[in-house]
Amino acid sequence: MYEPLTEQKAIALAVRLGLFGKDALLSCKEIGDGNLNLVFRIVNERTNDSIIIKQALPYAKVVGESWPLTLKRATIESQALRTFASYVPQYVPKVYYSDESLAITVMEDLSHLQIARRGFIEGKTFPNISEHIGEFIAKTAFYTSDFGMNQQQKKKLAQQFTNPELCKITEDLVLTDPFFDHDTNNFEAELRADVEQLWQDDALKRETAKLKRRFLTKADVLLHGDLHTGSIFASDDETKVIDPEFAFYGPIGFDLGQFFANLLLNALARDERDRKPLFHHIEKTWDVFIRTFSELWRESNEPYATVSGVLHDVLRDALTEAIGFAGCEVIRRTIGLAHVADVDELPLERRLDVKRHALRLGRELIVQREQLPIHAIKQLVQQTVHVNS
Ligand SMILES: Nc1ncnc2c1ncn2[C@@H]1O[C@H](COP(=O)(O)OP(=O)(O)O)[C@@H](O)[C@H]1O
Ligand SMILES: CSC[C@H]1O[C@H](OP(=O)(O)O)[C@H](O)[C@@H]1O
Repeated sequence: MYEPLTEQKAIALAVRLGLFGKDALLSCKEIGDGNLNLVFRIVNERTNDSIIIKQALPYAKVVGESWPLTLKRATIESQALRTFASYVPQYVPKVYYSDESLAITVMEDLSHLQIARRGFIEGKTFPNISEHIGEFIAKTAFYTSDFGMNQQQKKKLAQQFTNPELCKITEDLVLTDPFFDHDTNNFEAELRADVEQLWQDDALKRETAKLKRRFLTKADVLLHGDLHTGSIFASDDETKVIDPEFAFYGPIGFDLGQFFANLLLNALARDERDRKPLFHHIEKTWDVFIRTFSELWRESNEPYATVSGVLHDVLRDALTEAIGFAGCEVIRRTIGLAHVADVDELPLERRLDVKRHALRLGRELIVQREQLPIHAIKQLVQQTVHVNS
């Protein structure tokens, strides 16, 4: 039966499940720094072997028991990791065990890598992250789409990944609340005039409504659903995607957009001269995505896949959505409930500047999404940062 683990109980569980040898000397630390779950790292002090036990709480950790949240998210997460592993095992942690009633996933310990957000804040460049994430998104998207999978099986998979509670969090916190005077919003008093201007911007809200509708209705591909740089472990050579508890069938450009947005937030928080690696990653991710997706397209059994222009239309949609959802993510991380350390750790005056830049950039990404080629994003950053100078 479900009960929240403590460090001692996590060790007892690891022993009960026989996850270590008989004479193991186990230590455990709760290392979760995310918004929602507990994460225990258990180490055999004799051999240095280690595992991670991630457990969902029946509420959102960041808010507390007043925000109940389904335990089913743990099952979605372990199933998504296993599904992704069937296409791109090199980019996800191995799942050793999962238990629906305990809401746990036991997985590979990735502590030899660094969470990409923290690395980018420290100025690291992670030279291969865009190659890897571009391939991760292209392969998982293609193979779970109607172009890469039996269309009847796809419907069953989409059913398995129906994730209403977690989708609702995104619908509210990413796609709605920041655009209205909602009590989940959280921003500095000095930004009130800028934020009120955004709330009164009906042209922006009309475009955001279109994006929200896509998110609500377009069951296109299996998405990670929360692919920010805090959900990616990286080193110079390796990249691993974690935390797919928001996985669901949604619009093809959504994961790309979340990733782009979090690279952009890091870029905005840096001095201008240091932004180049982030723009490079955005463009490279897109290049790898279209190259990989287009190669896989040749395998498609869908009769329309051979019709000239159809691939172009799918990729065009992906880019438009990616840019639009990136704009939503940039805005919500600036004034919504859940922020990013890249910006929040800046001193106040600099933070306010960066947040004003982020609000302008987010807006332009949303309203201009249908006209922007990928390489125009860096110019847009430049324009939105220098709007008054
Ligand atoms: N497989 C893993 N190996 C090592 N550390 C991990 C692993 N999974 C999670 N963590 C640690 O736990 C933290 C929170 O994990 P995450 O899955 O993002 O939780 P949440 O769902 O609460 O956001 C990560 O930032 C990382 O430090
Ligand atoms: C109350 S959930 C807020 C926010 O947290 C999730 O991120 P993570 O679990 O990676 O910390 C997700 O982005 C939600 O929008």
